[in-house]
Amino acid sequence: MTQQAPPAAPASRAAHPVLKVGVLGSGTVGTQVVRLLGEQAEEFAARSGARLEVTGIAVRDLDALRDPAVPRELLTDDATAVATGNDLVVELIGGIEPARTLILAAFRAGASVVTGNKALIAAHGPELYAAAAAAGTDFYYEAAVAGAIPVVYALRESMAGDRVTSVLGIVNGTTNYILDEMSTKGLGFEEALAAAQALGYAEADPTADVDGLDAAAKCAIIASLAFHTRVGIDDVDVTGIRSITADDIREARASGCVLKLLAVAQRREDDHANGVSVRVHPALVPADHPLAGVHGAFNAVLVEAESAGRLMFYGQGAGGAPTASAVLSDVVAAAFHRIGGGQAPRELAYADLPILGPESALTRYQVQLRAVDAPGALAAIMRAMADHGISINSVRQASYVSDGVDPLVTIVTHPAAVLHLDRAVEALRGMEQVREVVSVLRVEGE
Ligand SMILES: NC(=O)c1ccc[n+]([C@@H]2O[C@H](COP(=O)([O-])OP(=O)(O)OC[C@H]3O[C@@H](n4cnc5c(N)ncnc54)[C@H](O)[C@@H]3O)[C@@H](O)[C@H]2O)c1
Ligand SMILES: N[C@@H](CCO)C(=O)O
Ligand code: NA
Repeated sequence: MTQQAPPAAPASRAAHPVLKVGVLGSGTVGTQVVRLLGEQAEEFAARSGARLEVTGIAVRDLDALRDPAVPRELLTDDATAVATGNDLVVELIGGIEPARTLILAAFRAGASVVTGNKALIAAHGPELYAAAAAAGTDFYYEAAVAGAIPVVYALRESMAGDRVTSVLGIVNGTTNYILDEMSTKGLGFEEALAAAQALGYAEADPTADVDGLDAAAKCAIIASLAFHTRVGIDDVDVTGIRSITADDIREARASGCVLKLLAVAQRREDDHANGVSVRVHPALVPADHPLAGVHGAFNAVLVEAESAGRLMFYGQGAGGAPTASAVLSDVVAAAFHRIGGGQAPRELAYADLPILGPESALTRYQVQLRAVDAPGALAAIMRAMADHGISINSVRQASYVSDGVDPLVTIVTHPAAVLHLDRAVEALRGMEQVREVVSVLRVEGE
């Protein structure tokens, strides 16, 4: 009978080589990254093959009040030293500068870099990828899109065997939270925004969330990965949620829909267009659509691919700990490569597809207007839409029409080009049968 060797004892602390980790920024996310690296040091060593030793945390204000999980003795205001003196550099400052300069310095110093900075990637992604390639190190950014949801990994690696045709996502937690609070609790816009800020979902300057720029940056990153084409933030047609009113939300419900801020990235290959369409805007989504049930600060990303069909990714898109989870997955991957070899995927932009202008987008629209309560008014309105090439899907007149009150008419179109729709709406505004065009919203999701 042969004797089996006893199982190997767990690797001891000393068995793991040390990798030095520098953290740039100790705000909502940076604090959680440092806390988790400290609390779960043994597990990170076992998973990555290295002891991840935080050697410095660059902050702007050394005296600011901080979470006790952030060791004071590691704080420094010399961000360049942190960027250039470590094996792994985690950038969680946000914004373009000094983050860009620090990351480039980190690559030049031979470090691998992990960031959650979607604004920077959507503006300077190719430069950062090139710097990583020149250094022969890793560039990871899972936290930059949809926080904890592994959507960067999914698009970059899991979908490498397929052709993605479209990605539709709720990728900004703050605006989803605001719209959801307005819809379910009847909160005002400002009240809901303040709550989102207090919970750590909002960017340092929440206009980036509210005006759709945060979602646009994520949309550009998604489209670059999905379609192997360089897409920057300036390519994305953006409308935020500032002009959304409580009436819009109420009326959305009356139409059997919910109002969401959507990021849309589509591969168009049809009679009208060939290229990539990228846009962020509020849209009505049918109540039974998978994205309609995404509440609070949650995010969801719906990927359509030729062979896989539809895939749905859902989870926490913002907040300190959920975002730290994504950052740390990248830290583990980068550490693993430094110890055992291998590298993160490099930029893949071989398809180099044309970026389509906003005029080529084809979507359904909901137009709400107050019509004059007179015979033939609706017929004239329908004729005007038809004259501008807009095909109507449905028309609804509010059931609460009473004498002397101009009826609210809701028209849903078939897919139309924005140029045709704009011209039709302009014509409606000039008609004597139309008192007021109340709102024009896109409708997305079948
Ligand atoms: N908060 C989230 O839910 C979330 C989710 C996903 C991605 N992100 C991204 O993560 C990054 C960090 O976000 P956050 O929410 O933690 O931001 P934050 O504003 O809470 O933290 C940033 C910190 O960086 C510090 N800082 C600014 N300039 C600095 C400098 N020159 N040197 C050192 N420190 C400096 C600030 O004082 C602040 O403490 C951003 O790129 C953001 O887009 C955040
Ligand atoms: N401010 C962003 C954080 C995640 O990028 C949001 O609300 O989704
Ligand atoms: Na993510």
